[in-house]
Parts: sequence; C-alpha cells; structure tokens
Amino acid sequence: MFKPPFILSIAGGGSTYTPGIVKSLMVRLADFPLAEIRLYDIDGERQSVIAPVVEKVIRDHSQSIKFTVTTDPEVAFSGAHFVFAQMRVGQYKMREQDEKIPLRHGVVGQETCGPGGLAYGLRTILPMVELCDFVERYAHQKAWIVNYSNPAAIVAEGVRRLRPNARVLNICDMPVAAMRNMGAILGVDRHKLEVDYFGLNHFGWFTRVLVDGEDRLPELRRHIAKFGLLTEDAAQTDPQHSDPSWVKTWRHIKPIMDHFPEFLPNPYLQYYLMPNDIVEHQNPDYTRANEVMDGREKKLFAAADEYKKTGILPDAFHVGVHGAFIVDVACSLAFDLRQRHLVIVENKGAIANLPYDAMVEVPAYITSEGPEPVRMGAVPLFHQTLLMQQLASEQLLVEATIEGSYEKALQAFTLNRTVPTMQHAKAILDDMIEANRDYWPKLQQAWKDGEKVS
Ligand SMILES: NC(=O)c1ccc[n+]([C@@H]2O[C@H](COP(=O)([O-])OP(=O)(O)OC[C@H]3O[C@@H](n4cnc5c(N)ncnc54)[C@H](O)[C@@H]3O)[C@@H](O)[C@H]2O)c1
Ligand SMILES: O=P(O)(O)OC[C@H]1O[C@H](O[C@H]2[C@H](O)[C@@H](O)[C@@H](O)O[C@@H]2CO)[C@H](O)[C@@H](O)[C@@H]1O
Ligand SMILES: [Mn+2]
Repeated sequence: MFKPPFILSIAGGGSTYTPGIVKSLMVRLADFPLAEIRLYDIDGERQSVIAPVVEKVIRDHSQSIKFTVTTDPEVAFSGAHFVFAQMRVGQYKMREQDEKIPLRHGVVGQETCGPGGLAYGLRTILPMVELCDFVERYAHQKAWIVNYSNPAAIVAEGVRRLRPNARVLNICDMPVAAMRNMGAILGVDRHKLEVDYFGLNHFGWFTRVLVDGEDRLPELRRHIAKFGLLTEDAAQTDPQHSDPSWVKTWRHIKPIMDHFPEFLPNPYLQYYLMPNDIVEHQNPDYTRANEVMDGREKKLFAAADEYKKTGILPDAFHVGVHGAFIVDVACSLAFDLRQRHLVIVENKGAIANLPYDAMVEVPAYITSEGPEPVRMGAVPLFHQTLLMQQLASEQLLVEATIEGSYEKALQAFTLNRTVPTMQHAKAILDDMIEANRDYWPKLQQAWKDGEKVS
C-alpha cells in the first residue's frame, strides 16, 4: 500500500455533499493525512460555485493541503490514492423526471427505487465505468474508488460486470443513518452498535443490534411500535431529516414492523412494501427533487454567494453520518484497520441462499485489499423471494445497458415490485426513453410485429 499523506480526488466535485465531506476530512486529518484535495466534475460552472466554500473549509484547518479544481480527468486523477465518487448523472433536473414520470402513471416516483432508480441506473453505469478507466489510466496503481454515486446497487452490478478488477468499494449511508437513530433511541453512540444485516442496497433488514454483546432489537421494536424509527434528537442532528418526506420515511418503519416484526427494515423498503400509500401521499407536481432544490441546494448556493460578497461563510451545510462514514471506510482501507462496516460487496456465500455473484449489502471487515464479507447465513423464504425479484430487476437493467436491449429494460421494469403490470412498465419506459435521450445508451427492440429483427 501507499503511505500518507494522500492525494484525494472527489468525482462529482460540484455535489451538495462536497463541503460536508471535506469538513469531515478536515476534522479527521490526524487519522487520514492529506497532501492534496482535487475536485473533478463535468460541470465546471457548478463546481466553481462550490469550490470557494470547499477551499474555505480546508483553509480553516490547514494551510498546507494543496487544493485543485478541474474538469480535466488527467489533472484530477494523476497519482491519486483515493477517489470519492458522488456523481449525479443528469443532475437534479433528471432526478425530477425519474420521480415525476412514474407518478404520472400512478407508480412510485423515487430517486433510487422503482422505475426512477432503474432510469438513474441506465444513466450512471457507463459514466461510472468511464471513471474506473480514468482511475486505472492516471491514478496510483493501488488507488481505491469509494463510491456513493447512486443507484449504488445497480452501479455496483454494472461495474462488477464491466470492470471486475476495478478497486471500487460501493457504500451507502442509509444503514448508518438508521444506526444513528437506533443509537439515539437506545442512548448509545452509534459506533457502539454492532449489527447484523442482509440484503441489497436500499433493500435489506437488520437482524441483530448488539450493544456490548446484548441484542437490543427487542427494545427498538417497542419504540418503533409507537414512533417508528424517529427520534427528536436524530431530526436535530441531521437537519435534512426534518424535511417532511424524511420524517414520514422514518415513521413508516412502524407499519412495516407492525406487519413483519422480526427484522428491522431499511427505510427504503417502504417503496416496495407499501407503494399504494406512497403514491397516494406523493404530490406529482412537487417531489423530493423539488424539496432538495428548494432546500439543500438553494441554501448552499446562497451561502456560496454570500461568502463571495462578504468573505463570511454562513452555516449552510451539514456534517453528519454521510461525511463521517466515507472517511471511516477510507481510513480502514488506507491503514488495513479491518473495521466492520456495512458495505456493498460480491456475495460469495455471505447470504447462503442468494447467488454467489450477487452484489449484496452485508457487514464486512474493511482491509487494505478490500472488504471481507461476514457470513449472514441463509435468509427466510419471504426475504429471499423479495430479494431475488429485486436482484433480477436490477441485473436485467444492467444487461439492458450493456446489450442496448429494449426487451431486457422492459423486463427489468416489469419485474420491479413497485410496477403493477407490464402495461405500466412499457408506458413508463417509453416516456423515460424520451426524457433520457441525451443520457441513455440506445435501446434497440429485438422483436417487431412478431418477427425477430436482430
Ligand atoms: N450511496 C448513498 O447512500 C448516497 C448518499 C447521499 C448521496 N448519494 C449520491 O451522491 C451523489 C451526489 O448527490 P447530490 O445530491 O449532491 O447531487 P448534485 O447534483 O448536487 O452533485 C452531483 C455532481 O455530479 C456531477 N456529475 C454528473 N455526472 C458526472 C460525471 N460523469 N463525472 C463527474 N461528475 C459528474 C454533477 O455535475 C454534479 O455537480 C448522487 O449520486 C446521490 O445519489 C448517495
Ligand atoms: O433526498 P435526499 O437527496 O436528501 O437524500 C437521498 C439519499 O438518502 C440517503 O442518504 C441520507 C442519509 O441517510 C442521511 O443520514 C444523511 O446523511 O443524508 C443522506 C441524504 O439524505 C440514501 O442513503 C442515499 O442513497 C440517497 O441518495
Ligand atoms: Mn444510499
């Protein structure tokens, strides 16, 4: 492995999360020493708005760290040791489409779940592969990409198929956020929890929540039966989670566990297990993308503007579990700490009754050569069946992208639990092809008028 101080590049430098992640890096400089931070984005204009805020965060902590802002991949990745990826391909304007198109057809409209997640996947797989190629070409031979770019399940499967040797670790902060709430409910710091968990990204269950060797899930069940996984504290520690849609999401853990009390679900299961409730309460003209553009993005851009004018940076971004988690994972990779974290990995038997090569989310020990998944055993038939259907939907989407296959995309949409019929799937897919014409690979129909055409 390489020695610190490290060169770290952030792909998706213009992200609303960049200042928070950099702040997390700054408070952890003693654990993760840095020589240089580079921001890389394909939208130079957006990145140039965020960059002065990031530079201020760095300079408040260090005068020596070099800071580079670029749209040139060679400049961004040459000699880099770590790449944090957080690209939103198509930006919020396309997230809005992902959410609003399915809703027009009475189907859940969500960033990473259902047809919205599949559409986002079709946009993101190839840019993520391109990022792997940039890193292979320019970065340190042993560089690690730690990837937050969504939809993480589909991105992980796409990279596994197309670049099996890339050193990419895909992560998600949703389980960590759930653990933060569990910790607040139990009166314990989240780092004291050791959990067992199985599933796919945004589609899994906690089966044990150990504190000093004792399973505290029974206590959590009692709290959830009244309040869901919501705590006043958690809302305060993450301002984003005071938004009405997040409050509702944490509350929905209650109805799910009222029906299936054994395991504690990932909040994203609400979209698959209670889609009708979700659609009924979603405003088709104002979705989460609008809430984020009017909230997190506007606040950060306004602060950047004020900083430019006055030299004073208002408190405009949150340093929560999102930044802390990626830095924890990077430290474990960098120094072979073998810490246990929930990450997205190739199954290799960790979930005994899921395919060996599925990209699953389970606890793993993070070594300098990558994650070593912990065996979660065989899962019950109910969960296995839900997981297999979701896995098939995501894998078909990846195959549709690789092969440019309309039929496989239609199968992926039809198999998704949020989509009631094949007619819904086709209507949504066709609208999405139109909306994504600047982003998706071309999907060809192999069958026309009952004849095979290719
Ligand atoms: N895995 C997780 O749990 C998790 C948690 C939070 C956010 N995210 C993801 O992080 C990403 C950033 O979210 P955000 O809300 O800050 O979005 P954002 O739109 O503010 O930022 C994303 C940036 O990525 C850039 N980008 C798009 N395509 C690119 C490419 N090919 N190369 C380089 N840069 C590119 C955009 O120009 C934009 O500046 C999203 O993918 C989001 O889904 C994931
Ligand atoms: O709707 P958004 O853009 O606010 O959030 C979508 C993301 O939600 C999850 O991440 C949360 C995380 O759970 C929370 O603790 C905090 O760090 O904020 C994150 C963003 O809200 C989810 O894991 C991501 O995949 C989503 O992109
Ligand atoms: Mn996530």
